[in-house]
Amino acid sequence: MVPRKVDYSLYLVTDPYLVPNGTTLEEQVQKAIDGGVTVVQLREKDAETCDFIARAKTIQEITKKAGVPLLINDRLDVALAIDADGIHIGQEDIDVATARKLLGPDKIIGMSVSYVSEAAKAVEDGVDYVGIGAIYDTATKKPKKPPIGINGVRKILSYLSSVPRYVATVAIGSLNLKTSRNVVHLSAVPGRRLDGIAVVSAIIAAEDPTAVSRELLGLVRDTPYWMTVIPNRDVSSVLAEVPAVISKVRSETPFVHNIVNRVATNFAANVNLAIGSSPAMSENIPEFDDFAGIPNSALLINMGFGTDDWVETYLTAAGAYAKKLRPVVLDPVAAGASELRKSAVKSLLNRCHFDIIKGNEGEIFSIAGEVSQMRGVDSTSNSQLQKKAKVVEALAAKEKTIVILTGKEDLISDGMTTFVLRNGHGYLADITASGCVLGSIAGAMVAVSLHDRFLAAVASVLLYTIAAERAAVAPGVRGPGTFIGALIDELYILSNATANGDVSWLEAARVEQYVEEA
Ligand SMILES: Nc1ncnc2c1ncn2[C@@H]1O[C@H](COP(=O)(O)OP(=O)(O)OP(=O)(O)O)[C@@H](O)[C@H]1O
Ligand SMILES: Cc1ncsc1CCO
Ligand SMILES: [Mg+2]
Repeated sequence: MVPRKVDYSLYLVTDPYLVPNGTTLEEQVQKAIDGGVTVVQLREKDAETCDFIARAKTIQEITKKAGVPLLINDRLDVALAIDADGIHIGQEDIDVATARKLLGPDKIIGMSVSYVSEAAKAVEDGVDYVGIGAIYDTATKKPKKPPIGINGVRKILSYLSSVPRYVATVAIGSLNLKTSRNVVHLSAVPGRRLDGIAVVSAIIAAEDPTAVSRELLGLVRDTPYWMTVIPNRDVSSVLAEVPAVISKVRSETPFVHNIVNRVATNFAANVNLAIGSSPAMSENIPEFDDFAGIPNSALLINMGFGTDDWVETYLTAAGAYAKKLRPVVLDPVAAGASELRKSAVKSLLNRCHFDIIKGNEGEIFSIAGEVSQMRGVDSTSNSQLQKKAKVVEALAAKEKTIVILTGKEDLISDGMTTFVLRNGHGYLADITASGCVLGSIAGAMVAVSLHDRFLAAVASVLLYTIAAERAAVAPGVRGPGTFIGALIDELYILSNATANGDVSWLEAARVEQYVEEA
Protein backbone atom coordinates (compact mmCIF):
# COMPACT_ATOMS: atom_id res chain seq x y z
CA MET A 1 0.00 0.00 0.00
CA VAL A 2 1.34 3.43 -0.91
CA PRO A 3 1.12 5.63 2.19
CA ARG A 4 -1.09 8.66 1.71
CA LYS A 5 0.62 11.96 2.19
CA VAL A 6 -1.51 13.55 4.88
CA ASP A 7 -0.42 16.45 7.05
CA TYR A 8 -1.73 15.65 10.53
CA SER A 9 -0.20 18.71 12.25
CA LEU A 10 -3.48 20.29 13.31
CA TYR A 11 -6.42 17.91 13.30
CA LEU A 12 -9.78 19.45 14.13
CA VAL A 13 -12.51 17.29 15.68
CA THR A 14 -15.93 18.95 15.52
CA ASP A 15 -18.56 19.08 18.23
CA PRO A 16 -21.92 20.70 17.42
CA TYR A 17 -22.63 21.51 21.07
CA LEU A 18 -19.56 23.67 21.58
CA VAL A 19 -20.17 26.19 18.81
CA PRO A 20 -20.58 29.70 20.32
CA ASN A 21 -23.97 31.38 20.04
CA GLY A 22 -24.45 33.42 16.90
CA THR A 23 -22.29 31.29 14.66
CA THR A 24 -22.48 27.87 12.97
CA LEU A 25 -20.32 24.78 12.87
CA GLU A 26 -19.68 25.43 9.19
CA GLU A 27 -18.44 28.96 9.91
CA GLN A 28 -16.19 27.73 12.72
CA VAL A 29 -14.71 25.02 10.50
CA GLN A 30 -14.08 27.54 7.71
CA LYS A 31 -12.35 29.93 10.12
CA ALA A 32 -10.28 27.10 11.59
CA ILE A 33 -9.13 26.08 8.12
CA ASP A 34 -8.24 29.72 7.42
CA GLY A 35 -5.97 29.49 10.48
CA GLY A 36 -4.21 26.38 9.19
CA VAL A 37 -6.16 23.29 10.30
CA THR A 38 -4.82 20.40 8.21
CA VAL A 39 -7.43 17.64 8.80
CA VAL A 40 -11.10 17.78 9.80
CA GLN A 41 -12.99 14.99 11.53
CA LEU A 42 -16.76 15.40 11.62
CA ARG A 43 -18.10 14.03 14.87
CA GLU A 44 -21.88 13.95 15.38
CA LYS A 45 -22.71 11.62 18.20
CA ASP A 46 -26.47 12.30 18.35
CA ALA A 47 -27.47 13.28 14.79
CA GLU A 48 -30.00 11.28 12.77
CA THR A 49 -28.43 9.62 9.74
CA CYS A 50 -30.07 12.00 7.25
CA ASP A 51 -28.93 15.07 9.23
CA PHE A 52 -25.42 13.67 9.61
CA ILE A 53 -25.16 13.13 5.85
CA ALA A 54 -26.55 16.59 5.09
CA ARG A 55 -24.06 18.19 7.45
CA ALA A 56 -21.22 16.07 6.07
CA LYS A 57 -22.00 17.39 2.60
CA THR A 58 -21.88 21.06 3.65
CA ILE A 59 -18.65 20.52 5.59
CA GLN A 60 -17.19 18.62 2.66
CA GLU A 61 -17.74 21.63 0.38
CA ILE A 62 -15.54 23.64 2.74
CA THR A 63 -12.81 21.03 3.18
CA LYS A 64 -12.70 20.16 -0.54
CA LYS A 65 -12.17 23.78 -1.50
CA ALA A 66 -9.30 24.01 1.00
CA GLY A 67 -7.74 20.68 0.02
CA VAL A 68 -8.10 19.42 3.59
CA PRO A 69 -9.03 15.75 4.16
CA LEU A 70 -12.43 15.15 5.78
CA LEU A 71 -12.82 12.12 8.03
CA ILE A 72 -16.07 10.85 9.50
CA ASN A 73 -16.28 9.76 13.11
CA ASP A 74 -17.50 6.24 13.65
CA ARG A 75 -20.12 6.03 10.83
CA LEU A 76 -18.90 4.05 7.87
CA ASP A 77 -22.28 4.49 6.12
CA VAL A 78 -21.95 8.27 6.25
CA ALA A 79 -18.35 8.10 5.02
CA LEU A 80 -19.44 5.95 2.09
CA ALA A 81 -22.49 8.07 1.38
CA ILE A 82 -20.47 11.25 0.84
CA ASP A 83 -17.25 9.59 -0.37
CA ALA A 84 -15.29 11.09 2.54
CA ASP A 85 -11.51 10.79 2.73
CA GLY A 86 -11.75 8.28 5.55
CA ILE A 87 -13.08 7.41 8.98
CA HIS A 88 -12.03 7.52 12.57
CA ILE A 89 -13.04 4.59 14.74
CA GLY A 90 -12.89 3.89 18.46
CA GLN A 91 -11.98 0.67 20.23
CA GLU A 92 -15.64 -0.40 20.39
CA ASP A 93 -16.60 0.57 16.82
CA ILE A 94 -16.51 -1.34 13.54
CA ASP A 95 -13.42 -3.51 13.01
CA VAL A 96 -10.65 -2.24 10.78
CA ALA A 97 -10.76 -5.17 8.33
CA THR A 98 -14.43 -4.59 7.51
CA ALA A 99 -13.92 -0.85 7.24
CA ARG A 100 -10.96 -1.35 4.94
CA LYS A 101 -12.87 -3.79 2.74
CA LEU A 102 -15.74 -1.37 2.30
CA LEU A 103 -13.67 1.81 1.96
CA GLY A 104 -10.87 0.43 -0.18
CA PRO A 105 -7.11 0.81 0.11
CA ASP A 106 -6.91 4.55 -0.59
CA LYS A 107 -9.08 5.87 2.23
CA ILE A 108 -7.72 6.92 5.58
CA ILE A 109 -8.57 4.82 8.62
CA GLY A 110 -7.66 6.08 12.06
CA MET A 111 -8.23 4.56 15.46
CA SER A 112 -8.26 5.77 19.08
CA VAL A 113 -5.69 4.05 21.28
CA SER A 114 -4.60 4.54 24.88
CA TYR A 115 -2.01 1.84 25.42
CA VAL A 116 0.79 0.09 23.58
CA SER A 117 -1.33 -3.07 23.33
CA GLU A 118 -4.10 -1.16 21.53
CA ALA A 119 -1.59 0.57 19.28
CA ALA A 120 -0.02 -2.77 18.39
CA LYS A 121 -3.41 -4.21 17.42
CA ALA A 122 -4.26 -1.12 15.34
CA VAL A 123 -0.93 -1.34 13.51
CA GLU A 124 -1.46 -5.01 12.81
CA ASP A 125 -4.97 -4.32 11.52
CA GLY A 126 -3.61 -1.79 9.03
CA VAL A 127 -4.74 1.63 10.26
CA ASP A 128 -3.16 4.73 8.74
CA TYR A 129 -2.93 6.69 11.95
CA VAL A 130 -3.69 6.36 15.65
CA GLY A 131 -5.26 9.02 17.88
CA ILE A 132 -3.44 8.70 21.20
CA GLY A 133 -5.31 9.74 24.33
CA ALA A 134 -6.94 10.92 26.33
CA ILE A 135 -3.85 12.85 27.33
CA TYR A 136 -5.63 14.77 30.09
CA ASP A 137 -9.10 14.83 31.59
CA THR A 138 -11.48 16.54 29.26
CA ALA A 139 -14.91 18.09 29.57
CA THR A 140 -15.68 17.30 25.90
CA LYS A 141 -15.88 13.54 26.31
CA LYS A 142 -16.59 11.44 29.39
CA PRO A 143 -13.34 9.54 29.88
CA LYS A 144 -13.62 5.75 29.83
CA LYS A 145 -10.02 5.29 30.89
CA PRO A 146 -7.64 7.32 33.08
CA PRO A 147 -5.72 10.03 31.18
CA ILE A 148 -2.34 8.80 29.97
CA GLY A 149 -0.29 12.02 30.15
CA ILE A 150 2.86 12.79 28.20
CA ASN A 151 4.49 9.62 29.46
CA GLY A 152 1.68 7.53 28.01
CA VAL A 153 2.33 9.09 24.59
CA ARG A 154 6.05 8.34 24.91
CA LYS A 155 5.40 4.66 25.49
CA ILE A 156 3.31 4.39 22.33
CA LEU A 157 5.79 6.41 20.25
CA SER A 158 8.64 4.18 21.46
CA TYR A 159 6.66 1.16 20.38
CA LEU A 160 5.82 2.68 16.97
CA SER A 161 9.48 3.56 16.38
CA SER A 162 10.18 -0.18 16.35
CA VAL A 163 7.50 -0.95 13.77
CA PRO A 164 8.62 -1.13 10.11
CA ARG A 165 5.44 0.43 8.66
CA TYR A 166 4.96 4.13 9.40
CA VAL A 167 1.72 4.71 11.27
CA ALA A 168 1.00 8.39 11.88
CA THR A 169 0.05 9.73 15.30
CA VAL A 170 -2.00 12.55 16.77
CA ALA A 171 -2.59 13.15 20.47
CA ILE A 172 -6.01 14.05 21.81
CA GLY A 173 -7.57 15.06 25.11
CA SER A 174 -7.55 18.60 26.46
CA LEU A 175 -5.01 19.87 23.97
CA ASN A 176 -5.06 23.65 23.83
CA LEU A 177 -2.80 26.69 23.82
CA LYS A 178 -1.50 25.79 27.28
CA THR A 179 -0.87 22.08 26.88
CA SER A 180 0.06 21.48 23.23
CA ARG A 181 3.71 22.54 23.10
CA ASN A 182 4.74 20.21 25.90
CA VAL A 183 2.63 17.31 24.68
CA VAL A 184 4.13 17.48 21.20
CA HIS A 185 7.78 18.08 22.01
CA LEU A 186 8.23 16.50 25.43
CA SER A 187 6.73 13.21 24.24
CA ALA A 188 9.26 12.82 21.41
CA VAL A 189 11.47 9.74 21.59
CA PRO A 190 14.59 8.99 19.52
CA GLY A 191 13.53 8.89 15.89
CA ARG A 192 9.85 9.55 16.46
CA ARG A 193 7.52 12.39 17.43
CA LEU A 194 3.80 13.06 17.20
CA ASP A 195 2.66 14.06 13.72
CA GLY A 196 0.13 16.41 15.19
CA ILE A 197 -2.51 17.25 17.73
CA ALA A 198 -6.24 16.68 17.62
CA VAL A 199 -8.19 19.58 19.06
CA VAL A 200 -11.89 19.94 19.86
CA SER A 201 -13.07 22.69 22.19
CA ALA A 202 -10.00 24.96 21.99
CA ILE A 203 -10.94 25.62 18.34
CA ILE A 204 -14.65 24.83 17.98
CA ALA A 205 -15.63 26.91 21.02
CA ALA A 206 -13.23 29.76 20.21
CA GLU A 207 -14.39 33.30 19.47
CA ASP A 208 -11.58 33.50 16.91
CA PRO A 209 -10.88 29.99 15.55
CA THR A 210 -8.48 31.40 12.94
CA ALA A 211 -6.17 32.98 15.52
CA VAL A 212 -6.28 29.96 17.82
CA SER A 213 -5.56 27.54 14.98
CA ARG A 214 -2.65 29.64 13.75
CA GLU A 215 -1.16 29.72 17.25
CA LEU A 216 -1.69 25.98 17.81
CA LEU A 217 -0.01 25.18 14.51
CA GLY A 218 2.97 27.24 15.62
CA LEU A 219 3.19 25.27 18.87
CA VAL A 220 3.25 22.01 16.89
CA ARG A 221 5.73 23.14 14.23
CA ASP A 222 8.15 25.41 16.10
CA THR A 223 10.78 23.54 18.07
CA PRO A 224 11.21 25.06 21.55
CA TYR A 225 14.69 26.08 22.68
CA TRP A 226 14.87 23.18 25.13
CA MET A 227 14.90 20.54 22.37
CA THR A 228 18.45 21.57 21.46
CA VAL A 229 21.30 19.64 23.09
CA ILE A 230 24.80 20.98 22.43
CA PRO A 231 27.01 18.13 21.11
CA ASN A 232 30.71 17.34 21.73
CA ARG A 233 31.18 19.06 25.07
CA ASP A 234 34.37 18.79 27.06
CA VAL A 235 35.31 19.87 30.55
CA SER A 236 37.77 22.62 29.69
CA SER A 237 35.53 24.45 27.24
CA VAL A 238 32.56 24.35 29.63
CA LEU A 239 34.71 25.52 32.57
CA ALA A 240 36.01 28.38 30.46
CA GLU A 241 32.47 29.75 30.21
CA VAL A 242 31.55 29.39 33.89
CA PRO A 243 32.83 32.86 34.97
CA ALA A 244 30.73 34.57 32.30
CA VAL A 245 27.53 33.00 33.65
CA ILE A 246 28.33 33.90 37.26
CA SER A 247 29.18 37.47 36.20
CA LYS A 248 26.00 37.75 34.18
CA VAL A 249 23.93 36.98 37.27
CA ARG A 250 25.58 39.96 38.98
CA SER A 251 25.17 42.28 36.01
CA GLU A 252 21.62 41.29 35.02
CA THR A 253 20.12 40.59 38.46
CA PRO A 254 17.72 37.87 37.32
CA PHE A 255 14.43 37.60 39.14
CA VAL A 256 14.12 34.21 40.83
CA HIS A 257 10.64 33.24 41.89
CA ASN A 258 11.04 30.60 44.58
CA ILE A 259 8.19 28.33 45.55
CA VAL A 260 10.11 26.72 48.34
CA ASN A 261 9.39 24.99 51.63
CA ARG A 262 9.45 26.99 54.89
CA VAL A 263 12.56 25.15 56.09
CA ALA A 264 14.57 26.64 53.20
CA THR A 265 12.89 29.97 52.50
CA ASN A 266 15.12 32.42 54.35
CA PHE A 267 18.34 30.59 53.49
CA ALA A 268 17.42 30.42 49.79
CA ALA A 269 16.49 34.11 49.61
CA ASN A 270 19.77 35.13 51.23
CA VAL A 271 21.76 32.93 48.86
CA ASN A 272 19.95 34.44 45.85
CA LEU A 273 20.97 37.89 47.09
CA ALA A 274 24.55 36.80 47.81
CA ILE A 275 25.10 35.74 44.18
CA GLY A 276 23.46 38.87 42.75
CA SER A 277 20.00 37.60 41.86
CA SER A 278 16.72 39.02 43.04
CA PRO A 279 14.50 36.57 44.94
CA ALA A 280 10.78 36.55 45.54
CA MET A 281 9.19 33.83 47.63
CA SER A 282 5.54 33.37 46.65
CA GLU A 283 2.85 30.72 46.43
CA ASN A 284 0.16 33.19 45.49
CA ILE A 285 -1.32 32.10 42.16
CA PRO A 286 -2.86 35.45 41.09
CA GLU A 287 0.59 37.08 40.82
CA PHE A 288 2.34 34.28 38.87
CA ASP A 289 1.65 35.76 35.43
CA ASP A 290 3.08 39.14 36.47
CA PHE A 291 6.20 37.51 37.91
CA ALA A 292 6.74 35.36 34.82
CA GLY A 293 6.59 38.53 32.72
CA ILE A 294 9.55 40.15 34.47
CA PRO A 295 12.54 40.17 32.08
CA ASN A 296 15.15 37.54 33.04
CA SER A 297 12.71 35.71 35.29
CA ALA A 298 13.09 32.11 36.41
CA LEU A 299 10.99 29.83 38.58
CA LEU A 300 12.12 27.31 41.17
CA ILE A 301 9.59 24.72 42.24
CA ASN A 302 10.73 23.03 45.44
CA MET A 303 8.27 20.35 46.56
CA GLY A 304 9.30 20.67 50.18
CA PHE A 305 5.91 20.52 51.81
CA GLY A 306 3.03 18.37 50.69
CA THR A 307 0.01 20.62 51.12
CA ASP A 308 -3.49 19.98 49.76
CA ASP A 309 -3.29 22.27 46.76
CA TRP A 310 0.41 22.04 45.98
CA VAL A 311 0.20 20.34 42.60
CA GLU A 312 -2.28 22.95 41.36
CA THR A 313 0.03 25.73 42.54
CA TYR A 314 3.06 24.16 40.83
CA LEU A 315 1.21 23.48 37.58
CA THR A 316 -0.13 27.01 37.41
CA ALA A 317 3.30 28.47 38.11
CA ALA A 318 5.11 26.26 35.62
CA GLY A 319 2.45 27.08 33.02
CA ALA A 320 2.89 30.82 33.52
CA TYR A 321 6.66 30.62 32.96
CA ALA A 322 6.38 28.15 30.06
CA LYS A 323 4.01 30.51 28.27
CA LYS A 324 6.69 33.19 28.35
CA LEU A 325 9.42 30.66 27.49
CA ARG A 326 11.13 31.40 30.81
CA PRO A 327 13.00 28.63 32.65
CA VAL A 328 11.70 26.41 35.42
CA VAL A 329 13.82 24.39 37.87
CA LEU A 330 12.31 21.43 39.72
CA ASP A 331 13.56 20.25 43.10
CA PRO A 332 11.55 17.08 43.75
CA VAL A 333 12.18 17.04 47.51
CA ALA A 334 11.79 13.52 48.96
CA ALA A 335 10.13 12.46 45.69
CA GLY A 336 10.05 8.77 46.56
CA ALA A 337 9.34 9.05 50.27
CA SER A 338 5.55 8.85 50.14
CA GLU A 339 2.78 7.93 47.73
CA LEU A 340 1.62 11.54 47.82
CA ARG A 341 4.99 12.75 46.56
CA LYS A 342 5.32 10.03 43.93
CA SER A 343 1.98 10.94 42.44
CA ALA A 344 2.70 14.69 42.62
CA VAL A 345 5.94 14.27 40.66
CA LYS A 346 4.15 12.08 38.12
CA SER A 347 1.51 14.77 37.56
CA LEU A 348 4.15 17.45 37.10
CA LEU A 349 6.21 15.42 34.63
CA ASN A 350 3.10 14.50 32.65
CA ARG A 351 2.38 18.17 32.01
CA CYS A 352 5.45 20.38 32.50
CA HIS A 353 8.83 20.87 30.98
CA PHE A 354 11.66 21.60 33.41
CA ASP A 355 14.91 23.22 32.36
CA ILE A 356 16.79 21.67 35.26
CA ILE A 357 15.77 18.87 37.62
CA LYS A 358 17.93 18.79 40.72
CA GLY A 359 17.75 16.15 43.40
CA ASN A 360 19.78 13.81 45.56
CA GLU A 361 20.18 10.17 44.61
CA GLY A 362 16.98 9.01 46.24
CA GLU A 363 14.94 11.69 44.54
CA ILE A 364 16.41 11.30 41.06
CA PHE A 365 16.27 7.51 41.18
CA SER A 366 12.66 7.61 42.28
CA ILE A 367 11.69 9.89 39.38
CA ALA A 368 13.55 7.62 36.99
CA GLY A 369 11.72 4.59 38.38
CA GLU A 370 14.90 3.09 39.84
CA VAL A 371 15.49 1.79 43.37
CA SER A 372 18.02 3.42 45.65
CA GLN A 373 18.77 3.05 49.36
CA MET A 374 17.32 6.43 50.23
CA ARG A 375 16.08 7.24 53.74
CA GLY A 376 14.06 10.31 54.71
CA VAL A 377 15.03 13.46 52.86
CA ASP A 378 18.80 12.97 53.05
CA SER A 379 20.95 11.66 50.28
CA THR A 380 22.86 8.41 50.38
CA SER A 381 25.49 7.29 47.96
CA ASN A 382 25.33 3.55 47.66
CA SER A 383 25.03 3.11 43.96
CA GLN A 384 27.96 2.81 41.74
CA LEU A 385 28.92 5.82 39.67
CA GLN A 386 28.09 3.92 36.52
CA LYS A 387 24.55 3.25 37.65
CA LYS A 388 24.04 6.91 38.58
CA ALA A 389 25.45 8.08 35.25
CA LYS A 390 23.08 5.81 33.34
CA VAL A 391 20.10 7.06 35.33
CA VAL A 392 20.85 10.79 34.93
CA GLU A 393 21.58 10.40 31.24
CA ALA A 394 18.36 8.53 30.51
CA LEU A 395 16.24 10.89 32.59
CA ALA A 396 17.74 14.01 31.01
CA ALA A 397 17.15 12.65 27.50
CA LYS A 398 13.60 11.55 28.24
CA GLU A 399 12.54 14.80 29.90
CA LYS A 400 14.60 17.11 27.65
CA THR A 401 16.15 18.57 30.74
CA ILE A 402 19.42 18.93 32.62
CA VAL A 403 19.65 16.57 35.59
CA ILE A 404 21.75 17.43 38.63
CA LEU A 405 22.17 14.47 40.99
CA THR A 406 23.77 15.70 44.23
CA GLY A 407 25.73 13.91 46.92
CA LYS A 408 29.37 13.52 47.86
CA GLU A 409 29.97 13.53 44.13
CA ASP A 410 27.58 15.47 41.93
CA LEU A 411 26.55 14.33 38.45
CA ILE A 412 25.23 16.68 35.77
CA SER A 413 23.83 15.41 32.48
CA ASP A 414 22.06 16.81 29.42
CA GLY A 415 21.34 13.31 28.14
CA MET A 416 24.40 13.33 25.90
CA THR A 417 27.24 14.59 28.10
CA THR A 418 27.66 13.76 31.78
CA PHE A 419 30.08 15.48 34.15
CA VAL A 420 31.11 14.25 37.59
CA LEU A 421 31.97 17.04 40.05
CA ARG A 422 33.86 16.34 43.26
CA ASN A 423 33.89 19.58 45.18
CA GLY A 424 31.94 20.29 48.36
CA HIS A 425 32.20 19.68 52.07
CA GLY A 426 30.65 17.25 54.52
CA TYR A 427 29.01 20.16 56.36
CA LEU A 428 26.63 20.47 53.39
CA ALA A 429 25.19 17.10 54.37
CA ASP A 430 24.93 18.25 58.02
CA ILE A 431 22.71 21.29 57.42
CA THR A 432 19.14 21.29 56.26
CA ALA A 433 18.11 22.65 52.87
CA SER A 434 21.60 22.56 51.33
CA GLY A 435 20.10 20.91 48.28
CA CYS A 436 17.14 23.29 48.18
CA VAL A 437 19.49 26.27 48.11
CA LEU A 438 21.40 24.78 45.18
CA GLY A 439 18.09 24.74 43.31
CA SER A 440 17.71 28.48 43.90
CA ILE A 441 21.20 29.11 42.58
CA ALA A 442 20.43 27.02 39.51
CA GLY A 443 17.34 29.19 38.95
CA ALA A 444 19.47 32.33 38.89
CA MET A 445 22.11 30.81 36.61
CA VAL A 446 19.67 29.33 34.09
CA ALA A 447 17.80 32.63 33.91
CA VAL A 448 20.88 34.17 32.27
CA SER A 449 21.95 31.07 30.33
CA LEU A 450 18.85 29.68 28.62
CA HIS A 451 20.80 28.75 25.50
CA ASP A 452 23.15 26.59 27.58
CA ARG A 453 21.40 25.09 30.56
CA PHE A 454 24.10 22.47 31.09
CA LEU A 455 26.63 25.27 31.60
CA ALA A 456 24.23 26.97 34.03
CA ALA A 457 24.04 23.75 36.06
CA VAL A 458 27.82 23.32 36.11
CA ALA A 459 28.32 26.95 37.16
CA SER A 460 25.77 26.53 39.96
CA VAL A 461 27.32 23.42 41.46
CA LEU A 462 30.89 24.71 41.20
CA LEU A 463 30.16 28.08 42.77
CA TYR A 464 28.22 26.45 45.58
CA THR A 465 30.50 23.53 46.40
CA ILE A 466 33.74 25.52 46.16
CA ALA A 467 32.20 28.24 48.34
CA ALA A 468 31.35 25.46 50.83
CA GLU A 469 34.96 24.21 50.87
CA ARG A 470 36.20 27.71 51.66
CA ALA A 471 33.47 28.38 54.19
CA ALA A 472 34.30 25.21 56.12
CA VAL A 473 37.80 26.49 56.87
CA ALA A 474 36.91 30.18 57.23
CA PRO A 475 37.90 31.89 60.51
CA GLY A 476 35.37 31.31 63.28
CA VAL A 477 33.64 28.33 61.66
CA ARG A 478 33.25 25.63 64.29
CA GLY A 479 30.44 23.48 62.92
CA PRO A 480 27.24 23.45 60.82
CA GLY A 481 25.75 26.55 62.45
CA THR A 482 28.63 28.91 61.83
CA PHE A 483 29.20 27.22 58.47
CA ILE A 484 25.85 28.48 57.12
CA GLY A 485 26.81 32.13 57.64
CA ALA A 486 30.27 31.56 56.20
CA LEU A 487 28.77 29.81 53.17
CA ILE A 488 26.62 32.84 52.36
CA ASP A 489 29.71 35.05 52.80
CA GLU A 490 31.81 32.91 50.46
CA LEU A 491 29.11 32.86 47.78
CA TYR A 492 29.03 36.64 47.96
CA ILE A 493 32.83 36.94 47.88
CA LEU A 494 33.35 34.49 44.99
CA SER A 495 30.53 35.93 42.93
CA ASN A 496 31.90 39.46 43.29
CA ALA A 497 35.47 38.34 42.63
CA THR A 498 34.34 36.63 39.43
CA ALA A 499 32.48 39.70 38.25
CA ASN A 500 35.69 41.68 38.88
CA GLY A 501 37.73 39.28 36.76
CA ASP A 502 39.32 37.23 39.55
CA VAL A 503 38.58 33.59 38.76
CA SER A 504 41.49 31.99 40.60
CA TRP A 505 39.05 30.20 42.94
CA LEU A 506 37.95 28.05 39.97
CA GLU A 507 41.33 26.32 40.01
CA ALA A 508 39.89 24.25 42.85
CA ALA A 509 37.30 22.75 40.48
CA ARG A 510 37.39 18.95 40.34
CA VAL A 511 35.38 18.06 37.29
CA GLU A 512 35.66 15.19 34.88
CA GLN A 513 33.60 13.93 32.02
CA TYR A 514 31.97 10.58 32.63
CA VAL A 515 33.05 8.02 30.09
CA GLU A 516 31.44 4.62 30.22
CA GLU A 517 33.94 1.85 30.79
CA ALA A 518 34.11 -0.80 28.12
N1 LIG B 1 29.54 14.38 51.80
C1 LIG B 1 29.56 15.45 51.03
N2 LIG B 1 30.73 16.00 50.68
C2 LIG B 1 30.76 17.07 49.91
N3 LIG B 1 29.68 17.70 49.41
C3 LIG B 1 28.48 17.21 49.70
C4 LIG B 1 28.34 16.06 50.52
N4 LIG B 1 27.03 15.78 50.64
C5 LIG B 1 26.37 16.73 49.94
N5 LIG B 1 27.23 17.59 49.37
C6 LIG B 1 26.86 18.75 48.55
O1 LIG B 1 25.73 19.35 49.16
C7 LIG B 1 24.84 19.88 48.21
C8 LIG B 1 23.44 19.32 48.47
O2 LIG B 1 23.46 17.95 48.19
P1 LIG B 1 22.64 16.87 48.99
O3 LIG B 1 22.76 15.63 48.21
O4 LIG B 1 23.04 16.85 50.42
O5 LIG B 1 21.18 17.50 48.82
P2 LIG B 1 19.84 17.19 49.57
O6 LIG B 1 19.92 15.89 50.31
O7 LIG B 1 18.76 17.34 48.62
O8 LIG B 1 19.78 18.38 50.60
P3 LIG B 1 18.56 18.91 51.49
O9 LIG B 1 17.50 17.88 51.42
O10 LIG B 1 19.13 19.04 52.84
O11 LIG B 1 18.18 20.19 50.89
C9 LIG B 1 25.39 19.52 46.85
O12 LIG B 1 26.04 20.64 46.31
C10 LIG B 1 26.44 18.43 47.16
O13 LIG B 1 27.52 18.52 46.28
C1 LIG C 1 13.66 18.88 56.44
C2 LIG C 1 12.67 19.16 55.38
N1 LIG C 1 11.39 18.71 55.46
C3 LIG C 1 10.64 19.06 54.43
S1 LIG C 1 11.49 19.98 53.29
C4 LIG C 1 12.92 19.90 54.21
C5 LIG C 1 14.16 20.59 53.76
C6 LIG C 1 15.14 19.66 53.16
O1 LIG C 1 14.78 19.26 51.92
MG1 LIG D 1 21.34 16.59 52.36
